[in-house]
Amino acid sequence: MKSYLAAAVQMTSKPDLEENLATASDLVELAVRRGAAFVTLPENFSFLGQETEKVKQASEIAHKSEKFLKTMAQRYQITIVGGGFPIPVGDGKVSNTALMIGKNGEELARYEKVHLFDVNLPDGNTYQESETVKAGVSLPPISISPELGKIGLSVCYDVRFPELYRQLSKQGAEVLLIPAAFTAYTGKDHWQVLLKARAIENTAYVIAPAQTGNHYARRTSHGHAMIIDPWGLILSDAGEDPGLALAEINPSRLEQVRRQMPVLNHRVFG
Ligand SMILES: O=C(O)CNC(=O)[C@H](CS)NC(=O)CCC(=O)C(=O)O
Repeated sequence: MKSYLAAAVQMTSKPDLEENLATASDLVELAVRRGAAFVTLPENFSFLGQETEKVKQASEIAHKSEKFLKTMAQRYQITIVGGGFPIPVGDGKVSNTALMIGKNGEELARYEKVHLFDVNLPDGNTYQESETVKAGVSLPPISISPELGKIGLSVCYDVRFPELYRQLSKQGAEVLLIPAAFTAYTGKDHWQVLLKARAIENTAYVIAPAQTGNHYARRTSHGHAMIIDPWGLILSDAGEDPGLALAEINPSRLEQVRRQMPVLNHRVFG
């Protein structure tokens, strides 16, 4: 692994596939112009709308999202992650899949979100992700690249389950990817704290692309796509507008923090 620039894209996806892909394309291009070798897109980057609409359009969203990621990767010679989009799995359900594609358009890693967001929030909004999404059953894979390091995938609500990230760091993950569409309500109190905790306890970089602003009806996301270093310092925070968090992923910094704070070597219970 060498030093490189990573970008966490922040966008306001809508119930409009083509519009979202056009926006994502502009932001990927911006990231590349700023020097990013690794560009990450948030959960639901290609579609964020009513569950029924999502399921109805799922084949098209799945097909076009995958094609989009391959096109971007090859056009700009980057590694790219689409942080969660629906893929039909039968019985009227979809998986919420994150996909990582390399420079030659090759698939590097694929992960079906395991923890589903079935939560009634105190603000009156209810989320029942399991109504349309079939949960994955396998740990996320780690993509091992000589250039970008060992990258572990996850999606959004997974961030609340530290045992998943412990599994990833035990298997050598140096960079944890946490693409999200965090709600505005939970995000204001939990988002930054959870991301920092995952970085600090695993002494790993965290790259967290995010949704922001109002998508449709009452669905509003928190924003603050960010990149955090293995000590827990926020290297870049995209704020609330669409845009980018951009920061250097540096193997000597990783090695330094792992020397200064050797928690991974001091584990007793797993
Ligand atoms: O709805 C879709 O189309 C796709 N899925 C999502 O956006 C998912 C499930 S609703 N969002 C989250 O997991 C938010 C978690 C969160 O906000 C928290 O943990 O506080």
